[in-house]
Amino acid sequence: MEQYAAIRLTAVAKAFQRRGKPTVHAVRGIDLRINTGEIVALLGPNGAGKTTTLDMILGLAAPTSGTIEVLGTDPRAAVRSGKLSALLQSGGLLADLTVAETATIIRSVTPGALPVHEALLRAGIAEIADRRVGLCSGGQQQRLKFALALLPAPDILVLDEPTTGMDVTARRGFWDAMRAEAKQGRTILFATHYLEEADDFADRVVLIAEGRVIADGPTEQVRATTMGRTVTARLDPRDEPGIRALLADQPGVRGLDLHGDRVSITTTDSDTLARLLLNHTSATDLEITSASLEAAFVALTSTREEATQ
Ligand SMILES: Nc1ncnc2c1ncn2[C@@H]1O[C@H](COP(=O)(O)OP(=O)(O)OP(=O)(O)O)[C@@H](O)[C@H]1O
Repeated sequence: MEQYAAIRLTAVAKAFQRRGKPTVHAVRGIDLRINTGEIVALLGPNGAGKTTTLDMILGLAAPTSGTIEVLGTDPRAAVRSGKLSALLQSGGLLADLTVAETATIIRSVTPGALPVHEALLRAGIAEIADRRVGLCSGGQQQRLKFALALLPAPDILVLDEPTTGMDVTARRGFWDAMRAEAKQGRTILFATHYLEEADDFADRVVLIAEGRVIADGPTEQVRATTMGRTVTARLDPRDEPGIRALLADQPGVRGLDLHGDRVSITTTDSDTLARLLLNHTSATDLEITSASLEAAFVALTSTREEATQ
């Protein structure tokens, strides 16, 4: 028998009906299977549908159509049993309580919870256990939310933009703590705006825009197949018009930028482009690099915007 997925979405859609206003189609048919132990980044621009998707996975909102299963059951049952837990963007902490008091209260309503000290330790905030929440930095408050999410010792952690408000050092520390959780075999699904986080931390990236999945695969593969490679070369700037003409009808070439005497061209077929540049132009000193996820993301979303204009 096929092992059930950690998270499975089948043709999930969510529309928000608002009286007197146009319906918002936040999610327009997402199919997604996340297996146990995967670390998946949900990437997308503002309004893409990330939070709505995560809310449905957590049972906080019901899909308009389609189905969601978490560990083979209903999302709310998975949350109730402590197998699925979340660190959400919204949801306040009480400023007057200390870090430890906050965790103690949540622990008291969490069956089978970890000891408070262990959760704080794992979230990297044991040393500020006695600090009042109101005096904690934004990053420390996020870590406290992370500690609360760890209390039920969940199999699956869902995180909506967990490092919002953290500086680079705090972010790095947060992901180190998360890596330790992933090593325990937990499934982790997180939404982020920080593309380098997806690049550094996720095994798999699901890009969503306008409520649809536009790319899904291993981080490396999404980067390669969506954007291909960037070829840069030294060039006499006077040759630019000739090169533009030469590349105008080359399939796979997506963009050309000239900075000083270096041209930078993105393409899905770097071998053909390199051959063309070396054999038919004054280009020298070629470099071929895999495009960053950031570039892939911008290219994908801008292509869609152009197509819909
Ligand atoms: N309760 C609601 N009523 C009406 N529209 C909503 C509601 N919640 C979300 N939306 C709309 O649904 C779309 C998707 O929103 P969502 O918050 O899921 O996007 P997101 O990808 O998480 O964005 P961000 O990165 O800005 O958090 C947006 O157009 C948003 O305005």
